[in-house]
Amino acid sequence: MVVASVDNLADERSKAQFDVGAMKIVWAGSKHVFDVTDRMARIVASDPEFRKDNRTTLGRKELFKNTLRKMAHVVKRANELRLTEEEASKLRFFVDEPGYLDLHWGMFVPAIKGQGTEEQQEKWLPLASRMEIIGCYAQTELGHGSNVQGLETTATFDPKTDEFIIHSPSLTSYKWWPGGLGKVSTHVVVYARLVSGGQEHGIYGFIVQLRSLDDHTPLPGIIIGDIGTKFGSGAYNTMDNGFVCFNRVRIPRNHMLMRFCQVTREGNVCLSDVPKQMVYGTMVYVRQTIVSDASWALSRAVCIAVRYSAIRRQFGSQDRGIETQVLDYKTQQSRLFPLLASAYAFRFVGEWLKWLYADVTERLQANDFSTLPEAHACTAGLKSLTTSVTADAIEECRKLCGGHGYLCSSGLPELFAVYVPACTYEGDNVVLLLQVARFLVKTVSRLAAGKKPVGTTTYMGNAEHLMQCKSSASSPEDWLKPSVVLEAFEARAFRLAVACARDISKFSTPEAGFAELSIDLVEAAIAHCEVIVVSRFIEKVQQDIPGDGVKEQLQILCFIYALHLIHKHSGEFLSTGCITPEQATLANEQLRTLYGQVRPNAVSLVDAFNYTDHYLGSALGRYDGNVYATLYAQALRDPLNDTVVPDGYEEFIRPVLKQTMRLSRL
Ligand SMILES: CCCCCCCCCC/C=C\C/C=C/C(=O)SCCNC(=O)CCNC(=O)[C@H](O)C(C)(C)COP(=O)(O)OP(=O)(O)OC[C@H]1O[C@@H](n2cnc3c(N)ncnc32)[C@H](O)[C@@H]1OP(=O)(O)O
Ligand SMILES: Cc1cc2nc3c(=O)[nH]c(=O)nc-3n(C[C@H](O)[C@H](O)[C@H](O)COP(=O)(O)OP(=O)(O)OC[C@H]3O[C@@H](n4cnc5c(N)ncnc54)[C@H](O)[C@@H]3O)c2cc1C
Repeated sequence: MVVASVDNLADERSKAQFDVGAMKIVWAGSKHVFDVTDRMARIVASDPEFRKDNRTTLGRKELFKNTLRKMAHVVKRANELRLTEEEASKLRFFVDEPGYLDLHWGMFVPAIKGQGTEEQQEKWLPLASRMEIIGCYAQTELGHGSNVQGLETTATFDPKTDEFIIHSPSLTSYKWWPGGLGKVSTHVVVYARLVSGGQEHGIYGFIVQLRSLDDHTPLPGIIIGDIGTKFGSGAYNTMDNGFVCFNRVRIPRNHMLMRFCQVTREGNVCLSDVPKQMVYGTMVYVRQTIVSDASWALSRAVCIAVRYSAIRRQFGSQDRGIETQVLDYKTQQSRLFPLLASAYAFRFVGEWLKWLYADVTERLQANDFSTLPEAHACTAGLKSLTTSVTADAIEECRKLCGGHGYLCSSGLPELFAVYVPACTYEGDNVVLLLQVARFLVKTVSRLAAGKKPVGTTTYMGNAEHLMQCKSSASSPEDWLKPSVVLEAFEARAFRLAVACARDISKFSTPEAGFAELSIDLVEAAIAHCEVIVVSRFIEKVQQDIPGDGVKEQLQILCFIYALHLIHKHSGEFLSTGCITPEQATLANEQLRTLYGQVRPNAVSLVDAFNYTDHYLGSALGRYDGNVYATLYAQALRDPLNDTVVPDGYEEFIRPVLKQTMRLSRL
């Protein structure tokens, strides 16, 4: 059945004022990445083994087995098609189902690459890449996650046998949460307190075999299982997040990842000449990948909400004629278009962060550790900012789709449930923002000592100006000047950071001040992270961008992104004196104009994400716009509709009806 709604999207597409094909390349990052991504997405979409529309109706056991089947199929297809690492990782991505492969490739392998010696890499990486072993990453414990220094698991060196004894001394020391651990992994990188010669030497990673490679049973001394069902139907329940208790499990000495710290045969602990934080390297790597992933999740939700808002009509007609597309309501636009702009903003900052990470890695390899604090602050801050915004945005997109957004067939409830733990894993978002704040306060105090700030804090070098400047915006159009926008963001961030540093110094100790002012510090950290995102977006739109109208659309989105933040944080922009109430009003006026400019292009701007219907997994977000027929078809497929008269009628409905009839006769 083709309904009128389908035409809506064709109409919308005909209004586009830019080259959608060229925008697809900009979104992907390059023609090469576009081609690979497009091919992998289509392979997944066309393979019935990767069907996912029944996920929310399956029980946990069935769901998990289903994921195991898909993961095995991924591995099989990757081998059959001789996929490169890049292609295989895209293939896994489009399968769109959290599973042990994410942790194997996303954390176990990177941990060995980052923290293993060359010899250790030569031993373990081929086994892992051929998947002769399956690995995961176990850092968090029942009692401690954020506080890594508080981990209790011990790795005690026994010089008699040349082994480490891995031990969980208490219930709170059980490893708890690692994905892939509960039921699948054969090996794990465990983080534990290194003890040698009766002394503690800090937290390090150790490779431990968990299960027999013959029959998958846990090895002696290991108690292991799944931690239980998680939030939402389907969602992250495809993953076997697990617990493990080690009862004096012995591993060979060379199973300690020894790139940054070696334990000799005699038990001497030799630290290499590198900062101890290098042990946290896997987290930095993964945080960086999470920023890129945020733009995918956000753009997916926005794609669904934009297409559906073009289809959905409510009110506005006289005598039952055609109603208004909800996308035409300014309130809908003011909720949706900043999210569309944020998706593009996060995509570009994610690409930049990837570059930064590669640059820092190269420097670290050359024993230059100077950029490590900035890399930590950027990855921690941007991970926190982008995941918090994305989680909230998915929920906002659900509401933007009205009642139908609440149906699992909209794809949004499951997307939210899968995505929201990103605010917690790889570092709780508030804890990470406090790390950024620590970095900022240090930068401000170094500034006072005459040190020049570098990297993303370079703007703070313009201290005198940033403390005094008053915005020159005197018309709505002035808010389209990159220099005006940037100055406001930089001044707000700098003034907030300086105020925190100044107020901390009034306390008896910096620690006391930091603890007491942590609410302000978190706000200063967010302001700094927003400077990074806004300035990267501005930089992007100032480059040469091929394709008719592409640059113009990105400019519109860039200013929507910046001006909606000025509106959102107007309290901070005003209280720090960076802008006046009149200038805030002008910014809002400009924002409204920009919404009008993006409106005819909205559907094409989400088409540029190039998502398949399989990946979107949404009746509301379908490319062809055939929303209502799909909703109906999916409702009919619900297990509850297998029979017309429900199971339970005889036992529970009929007796009630009978009882009611009896009562009414009385
Ligand atoms: C291509 C495919 C990719 C696929 C990707 C797949 C991803 C799969 C995703 C799957 C989903 C979920 C997996 C989830 C996994 C996990 O969650 S693993 C567990 C993660 N755990 C955490 O993140 C814990 C968070 N806590 C911490 O990081 C630290 O404990 C914390 C930073 C909060 C504090 O550390 P302390 O040692 O106590 O440090 P502190 O005293 O505050 O600071 C000392 C000093 O060190 C600096 N620092 C801290 N961290 C780092 C770092 N990572 N790098 C560099 N420097 C760091 C800190 O700033 C201080 O510096 P200063 O100069 O003394 O101020
Ligand atoms: C889906 C999922 C997958 C995961 N996968 C893995 C995995 O594969 N491997 C692994 O090792 N771990 C994994 N984890 C664990 C994850 O890394 C931790 O949950 C995370 O680091 C947060 O730690 P926590 O749970 O101890 O939170 P807590 O630190 O207990 O946080 C609780 C609250 O306290 C606040 N808080 C804590 N410290 C401070 C502070 N200093 N100042 C202010 N507020 C503070 C937090 O903001 C939060 O509101 C996973 C978690 C989830 C949800």
